[in-house]
Amino acid sequence: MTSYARERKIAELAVRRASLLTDSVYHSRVKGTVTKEDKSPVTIADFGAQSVVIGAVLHAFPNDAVVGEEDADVLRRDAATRELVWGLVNDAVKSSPELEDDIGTVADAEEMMNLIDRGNSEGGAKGRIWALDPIDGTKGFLRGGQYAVCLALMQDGEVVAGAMACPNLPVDPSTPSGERGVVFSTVKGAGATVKPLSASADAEGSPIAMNAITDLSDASFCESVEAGHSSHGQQAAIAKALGITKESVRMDSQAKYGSIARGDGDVYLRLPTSATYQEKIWDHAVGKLLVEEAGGVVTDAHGKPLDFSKGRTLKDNKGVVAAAKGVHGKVIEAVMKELGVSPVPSL
Ligand SMILES: Nc1ncnc2c1ncn2[C@@H]1O[C@H](COP(=O)(O)OS(=O)(=O)O)[C@@H](OP(=O)(O)O)[C@H]1O
Ligand SMILES: [Mg+2]
Ligand SMILES: [Mg+2]
Ligand SMILES: [Mg+2]
Repeated sequence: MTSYARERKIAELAVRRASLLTDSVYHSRVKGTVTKEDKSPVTIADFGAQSVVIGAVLHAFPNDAVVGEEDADVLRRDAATRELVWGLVNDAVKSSPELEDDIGTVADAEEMMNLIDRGNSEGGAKGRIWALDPIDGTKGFLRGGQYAVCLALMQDGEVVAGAMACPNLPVDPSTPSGERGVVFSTVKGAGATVKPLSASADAEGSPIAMNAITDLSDASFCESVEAGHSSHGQQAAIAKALGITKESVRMDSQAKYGSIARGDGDVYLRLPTSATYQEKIWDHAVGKLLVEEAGGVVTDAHGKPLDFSKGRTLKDNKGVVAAAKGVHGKVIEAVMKELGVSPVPSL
């Protein structure tokens, strides 16, 4: 039985290096935004981060596969965008030469694009497969809200380790105007930790835990900013049915999982807005393990475990409900009532 300690370390180094790249784009004027076929945005920072993270993973584990959100098609067609991204990747790699033994370098723009395209695994139930979202919450990134660089390892279809960098999340949740930028990491069965992005690469993280609540009247819940990504109306009705009185915290990206995992909130509701949308594995893999390892339960809106073994999407699941162990059952009951479905037999 492997401890996945090296995987955790490499994942942390990779998302940390990538988040320095995304943060530099966030603070610069040029975001290089392109609209994808599904009308969602992708920026030069998404491409750069995907290249840096896959480069790191394959340097350390050359035989592993990666399911990454982006591909390099746009960069192969558009030399100006390619050069912008290559400038970012080159800077990111050059600024941390001390990490070369662990997570390697990227030689040139061609290698950069090839690395991005190595995120083309179909996923599945066999072997070691990493799920990567180079920027989760691209809309949040563009509007100056929350976003996250998310990386998780799956072994035979099950999430076993991962790391997530959240450059805009406060280090101390009680001082939102203070220092920002944290990195979470986790291994199945070994807990979850957080540390400031400003800490040295080998600094130990502090263990995190969800609030162990059993009563929802004092709970707070978080949800997506975009009404198109989860149903704000149904989520408000569920909160009311549960006696939750605090206003919801709207936040982009898997920072939602990170915040409840460290006790800033208690429940994450993501009720589907469309019958056909399939959630992507990279939008949930590391967040789900962080919450579970911090004492929470994560299922879909019907109470079914999220099944990461089905390919690039969670095609057998609808929506997400994450909450502390003591209240997850009650939340699911309220969700099912709101959705008008009967409970699955395993509940
Ligand atoms: N229709 C629909 N339903 C559910 N989810 C969708 C939908 N469309 C897109 N997405 C994915 O949502 C990811 C961002 O989720 P968030 O919860 O952060 O949403 S938001 O940023 O507040 O809008 C976002 O991830 P990124 O593309 O990495 O930003 C998308 O993969
Ligand atoms: Mg996207
Ligand atoms: Mg995403
Ligand atoms: Mg993304």
